[in-house]
Amino acid sequence: MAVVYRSWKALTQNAILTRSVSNSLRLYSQKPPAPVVPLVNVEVDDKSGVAVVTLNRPPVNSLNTPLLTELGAAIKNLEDNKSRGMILTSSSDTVFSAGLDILEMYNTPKDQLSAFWTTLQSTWLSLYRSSFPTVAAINGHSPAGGCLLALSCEYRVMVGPKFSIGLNETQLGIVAPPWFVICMRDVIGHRQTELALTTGRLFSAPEALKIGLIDSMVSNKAEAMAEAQKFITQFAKIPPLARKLTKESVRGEGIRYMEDNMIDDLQIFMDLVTQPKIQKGLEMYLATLKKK
Ligand SMILES: CC/C=C\CC/C=C/CC(=O)SCCNC(=O)CCNC(=O)[C@H](O)C(C)(C)COP(=O)(O)OP(=O)(O)OC[C@H]1O[C@@H](n2cnc3c(N)ncnc32)[C@H](O)[C@@H]1OP(=O)(O)O
Repeated sequence: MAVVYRSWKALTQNAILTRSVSNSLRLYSQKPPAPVVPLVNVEVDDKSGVAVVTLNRPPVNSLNTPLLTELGAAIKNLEDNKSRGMILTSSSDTVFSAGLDILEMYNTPKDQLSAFWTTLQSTWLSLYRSSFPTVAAINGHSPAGGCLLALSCEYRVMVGPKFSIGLNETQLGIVAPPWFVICMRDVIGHRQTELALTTGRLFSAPEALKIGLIDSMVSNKAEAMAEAQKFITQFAKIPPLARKLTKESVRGEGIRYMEDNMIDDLQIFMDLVTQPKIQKGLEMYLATLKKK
């Protein structure tokens, strides 16, 4: 019995050894697993209580469902912790955000497409109506959805002069939904919004400053962060509840639009984006981006 036991033990140990050697060899020949890197970094300054939320999805911070989900969770967390303010910026030196990830809209199964849009809707609403002050420190190009994020903050400081910003949807053959329009109109007015949206114009930072699409232009990210901090500091002595209710009142149209129209807005998006003509347009646009 002891012999049988020893042989069985030897056999199993051998098998374990062989397995572990072959596993090691297999592991050795495989790439090590990629470390899980957050798509959104949040750092809260101990002294000021201000959070710096950094978009971190190289190369261009295009907004896909996981990134939007992380951003939404970060905003909720700041809300739950009664944050003093948030600065939204990017880990890239040249791109704030390239807008919505076109790959999420091109050739995508309907359930994924729907999850993508509803995540965008809810993350946008949490940013737009956040109780704490928000600043976009735009340290790179900021087209389309990138511009929407910036417009949803209360103040925009942009590194210039070489980066661009705007809602360029019509240039892609797609249509900026009403809540994109409200965001832009509330910042630059009806006339400039009509001109900007119908042409799908991207503005250089100096042009954006001229029409009020950004509040300030600086020459580097450090200056942008300092100015963003300064903007938030001015609220230190304003009672937070009065501030929050006032912001909700000023932004009431956009908030109500989203709350009342979430399902219709999703349906319109799905109907539009799944049209073969729009899909072809997105395919061609992706090809031009890749050919660059
Ligand atoms: C009713 C409602 C219906 C519809 C509403 C839908 C609303 C949509 C709003 C949107 O946000 S649509 C997205 C619009 N975005 C753009 O037009 C920006 C496109 N990107 C650029 O112009 C440039 O990439 C940049 C100026 C942001 C940065 O330029 P650069 O630094 O030279 O990078 P590359 O162009 O070389 O790009 C690197 C890499 O990333 C890919 N990429 C860029 N943008 C996107 C994107 N938005 N989605 C997916 N992928 C994108 C690009 O193809 C390159 O890929 P490689 O594989 O070649 O590395």
